[in-house]
Formats: sequence, C-alpha cells, structure tokens
Amino acid sequence: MIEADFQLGTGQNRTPRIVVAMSGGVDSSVVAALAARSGAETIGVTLQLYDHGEAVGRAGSCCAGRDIRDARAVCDRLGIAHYVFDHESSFREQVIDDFADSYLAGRTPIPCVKCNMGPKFTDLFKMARDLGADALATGHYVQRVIGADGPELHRAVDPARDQSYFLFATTSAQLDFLRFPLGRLPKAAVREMAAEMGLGVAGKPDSQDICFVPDGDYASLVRKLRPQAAAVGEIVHLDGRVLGEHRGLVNYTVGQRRGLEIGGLTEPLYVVRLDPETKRVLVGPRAALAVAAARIEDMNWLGGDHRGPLTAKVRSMAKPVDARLDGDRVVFDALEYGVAPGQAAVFYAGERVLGGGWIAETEAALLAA
Ligand SMILES: Nc1ncnc2c1ncn2[C@@H]1O[C@H](COP(=O)(O)OP(=O)(O)OP(=O)(O)O)[C@@H](O)[C@H]1O
Repeated sequence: MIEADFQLGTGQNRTPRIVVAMSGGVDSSVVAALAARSGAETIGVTLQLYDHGEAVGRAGSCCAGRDIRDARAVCDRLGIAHYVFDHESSFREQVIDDFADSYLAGRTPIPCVKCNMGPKFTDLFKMARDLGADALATGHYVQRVIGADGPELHRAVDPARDQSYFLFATTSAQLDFLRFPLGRLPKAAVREMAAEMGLGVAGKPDSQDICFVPDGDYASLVRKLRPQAAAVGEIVHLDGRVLGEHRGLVNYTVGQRRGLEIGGLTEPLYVVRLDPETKRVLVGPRAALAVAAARIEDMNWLGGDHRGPLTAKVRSMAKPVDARLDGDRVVFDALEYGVAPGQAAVFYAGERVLGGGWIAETEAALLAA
C-alpha cells in the first residue's frame, strides 16, 4: 500500500526522483527511508524556519539547528542527498507575523495551516520542482486516495494523529504532486519502523503544537512582536455593563471562561467576542456562544458535492458536526459552540476532505440585546 505512494510512472524509463520534506523528526525520517527503499532517487530537503534564540527573541538553544543536524544524520545513514534552505525571513513573514497580526485583529489564528500553505506547499513545492522531482513527500498524517476524478484528500487512519484539518487549503494541483505515506499507519508503527531501520531519531519526542512557541506561551511572543496587543481595555457584558479591565486582547479567545478576573457574578461568563476597534472583550452567558451559522472566506474546494449534507469541523480539537453550505455560509444542523473568527471550517464527506475555508464571522443564535 505504502509502496503505491511511490510508484511514480515517469513514462520515460528512468528512476523517479522524490523530494522528502524533512523536519529532523521521526515521521519525515521514516518517509525518507521508505522513499529510498522504493528505489527512487531520494533527496531530503530541510527548511530552516526559525531559531529560538533570534527569530522569536527568546533565550535558549537553537532547536532548529539540532533538527537540521538530525535530518542530515538520517540522510547520511540512508546515503541520500540532503539540502538545507534558509527560510527564516519567509517563515517570519508568512507565518509568525500573520500569527501576531491575527491576535491584534481579535482573531484566533492557526499558524500550522499558514505554514502548510506557504513554506511547505508553495515554497518547498517549487524547490522540489526545481530539483526535477516527480513528487514531494511529507510526514503529514493524512491520506491521498485516488478516486474516480483523481487524487482525493482523506483523514489519516490514526484518528489521534489526523492532520486533515490543517491541510484543507491544499490545492488539487498540489495534491497531484504530494505524497503522504504515513496517513495509512498508526504512529506507534512509524516509531517501530524507525527503530527497525536503525534511524537515530526513533525515540525523539514529538514536536510541539506550535513549533515556534516551544513553551506554549504564545501571548508573550505576540506581546514582544506587537506591543499594542497588550493594550488594556474594558471587559463588557453583552447587556452593556462594564465589568472590569483586561490585559490586552491577546490573552483572550472566544469561548474562554477562566482568567477573566471579574468576580462577584452570579452566572458563569464566557468570552463571546473580541472587538479590536474598541479594544473590548465582550462576555456573556454560555447561551451567547451558540452559533447557528458562519460566513466562510477563501474557500478551497477539493471536489465532491457541496450542496448535500456534510460534516463541518470548526476547531482542530472539535468533532465534525452535521451541516450544509449555503453560498459562502455554513449552516449547522444543531447549534455549535466555540466557533471563533480566524479558525478554519473544514468540510468532510465521511473520511474525505471536501474543502474548507476561514471563519470570517459568526451568526449568533442568541442575538445580543
Ligand atoms: N523545517 C522543515 N523542513 C522541511 N519539511 C518540514 C519541516 N517541518 C516540517 N516539515 C514537513 O512537514 C511534515 C509535517 O510537519 P509537522 O510539524 O506537522 O510534523 P512533525 O511532527 O514535525 O513531523 P516529524 O516527526 O517529521 O518532525 C513533516 O513530517 C515534514 O515532512
């Protein structure tokens, strides 16, 4: 099955060439080993994306440097070429700046999608083509399935690892060229393969949620890059009462209950909306978080019927819920909670990703009085 990913009919009686996107982690190392084992000419490419000491302005060691050395060691062991491209300024513009700006605009960003869209599937894609490759393989947990009308994007078989939500913006042209051999495997099997293959990274811990925020303290990174994100403002109830003062919009996200520091209330209150214009954090009862529909922008459609019933996933950790598309709106069959502008809405038919887009605004079920 996995071998099928690397059966590249070049049609010219020559050995296929595969570029493997290598992060220095266990997943992409196994992909490189599988590609090399398939008999293809395999080239590892690593993008230097950030340096914790410099790009992100933190003290600490240069993890990116260690990862590059790990990728190089794997390539040496496999006897394949390895190239490193300095991509720090591009990553900063396309991913880190966008991340910080989203918080300023009162949105909750998903940097992994921006990274997949930019550095990985646009820039790396071009590099792979420039290197004369027939395919670009990555260690993403998602499946590329050949359907009646060509390649389709499907969820990974390992539900705990599935990354399809983060890949909704993959275009059909990109999907033609990409290979994701790990989507058919549970993570435990990938680690076992790495150990059997004698790869030094077999026991390396999994990477962080947001790679450039290793300690998870994204608010302090945003404050450093955009000091205005720490501007104080009012916490206002939907009924108009001013309840207190907040410490900057960056510290709040739609649906949040904890850390509001507004005591003496009889009912629990949640962040319902962030208003960058007035710098207000609007709070209300849980019922105010109920969303009936949302407007989607920059929709990427990968094929399949968009008029029929489908399921929509509106946060990376959310379960897909029944919904329908109506023009540029997604209408949920039942009220949905915690839908935040800046997050993605990804649409599925069973295991297949039909497409997705960005949540621009939500239509509350309970309108603010
Ligand atoms: N700096 C990088 N340079 C080249 N490719 C990368 C880089 N970072 C990630 N990738 C590619 O994107 C895939 C998914 O990245 P992601 O960060 O989601 O997974 P990961 O847990 O880091 O995977 P891995 O175990 O390979 O490190 C990787 O498996 C790899 O193919």
